[in-house]
Amino acid sequence: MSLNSKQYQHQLPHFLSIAEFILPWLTPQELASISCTCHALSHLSKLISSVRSSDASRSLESHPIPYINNIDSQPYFYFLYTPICLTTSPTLVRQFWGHLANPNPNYNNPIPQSNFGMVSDVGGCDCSEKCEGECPCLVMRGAEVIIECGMCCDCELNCGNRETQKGVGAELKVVRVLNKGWGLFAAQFIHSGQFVCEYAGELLTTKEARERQQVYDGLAKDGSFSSALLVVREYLPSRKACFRINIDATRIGNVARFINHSCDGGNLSTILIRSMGALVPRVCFFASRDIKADEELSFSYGDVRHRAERLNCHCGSSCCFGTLPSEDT
Ligand SMILES: C[S@@+](CC[C@H](N)C(=O)[O-])C[C@H]1O[C@@H](n2cnc3c(N)ncnc32)[C@H](O)[C@@H]1O
Repeated sequence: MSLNSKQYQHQLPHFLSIAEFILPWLTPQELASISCTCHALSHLSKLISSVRSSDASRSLESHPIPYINNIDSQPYFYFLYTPICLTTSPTLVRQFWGHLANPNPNYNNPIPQSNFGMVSDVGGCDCSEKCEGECPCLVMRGAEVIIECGMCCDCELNCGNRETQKGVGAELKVVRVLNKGWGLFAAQFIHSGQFVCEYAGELLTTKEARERQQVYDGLAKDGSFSSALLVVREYLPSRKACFRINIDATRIGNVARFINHSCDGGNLSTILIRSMGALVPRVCFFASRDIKADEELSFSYGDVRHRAERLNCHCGSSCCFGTLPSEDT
């Protein structure tokens, strides 16, 4: 059946209203193939692509995070969005993204709170709304370990000791960069010390991380695939690593997955934040200096360059090593 034929024209509005609800569930490849079937679906697919490119966060953050591409024709990068870390979730295989009539339904909605790695109802404060003075969570905050109020505290999300739990902390944009794929940029001035974003994705065991890294290394050989598997180690005062956090934002993650490497350390510091009662710390990025609007955000992926097959680095810093850090995870 061709929907372009006159016989079916009277059914077109009904058909399109159904398509409007189905197409936002499709991947870019599926959208591209469906758009070849008739003019109406081609037009609808283009509109969906343009809504998608207007906000990488699918309205799950407090501000839209647009894609900007002046380099090639890719309008957006397709991945599933989560503002918080998840344990591996095989059920999350699709996400509704790009509906025309409902562009920003979630702005200003509270970010869901992760309960991953919660130990039983220990610790926590019983401050009524905001924490002040003698609040035990504030008292425990030190320079080395940052502790925020958590799920076992009675205070609410507007408590000042939950700075990193309200989603992305600055206006950002995802920009196509020559030789680096996509990169995350400031869309406003960001003060030194300001919280920028958490690195959200799938929390993996070390065994899972190693297995995935092998798969990703195979896929990356032709140069068209880039993974976003971050390994962060927490060290004892003796400098022995005592805790390892593996977060994979390759398929499911937030906008932090677009942050590129810089050999000079970049403009972001990586800080582990513990929430009261949580076993696993969260990996958060803060501005390590004032960042101007339109500046690319970056951090150092590490100093280790173990693997023989290394990707070229295009960070542009004066101390660029020439290749990206790579370790045998
Ligand atoms: C976490 S992703 C960052 C986002 C990525 N640029 C993208 O388009 O999805 C890491 C990948 O980005 C690319 N990348 C990051 N920093 C780079 C740099 N300084 N030079 C070249 N490529 C870089 C590499 O392909 C790397 O494997």
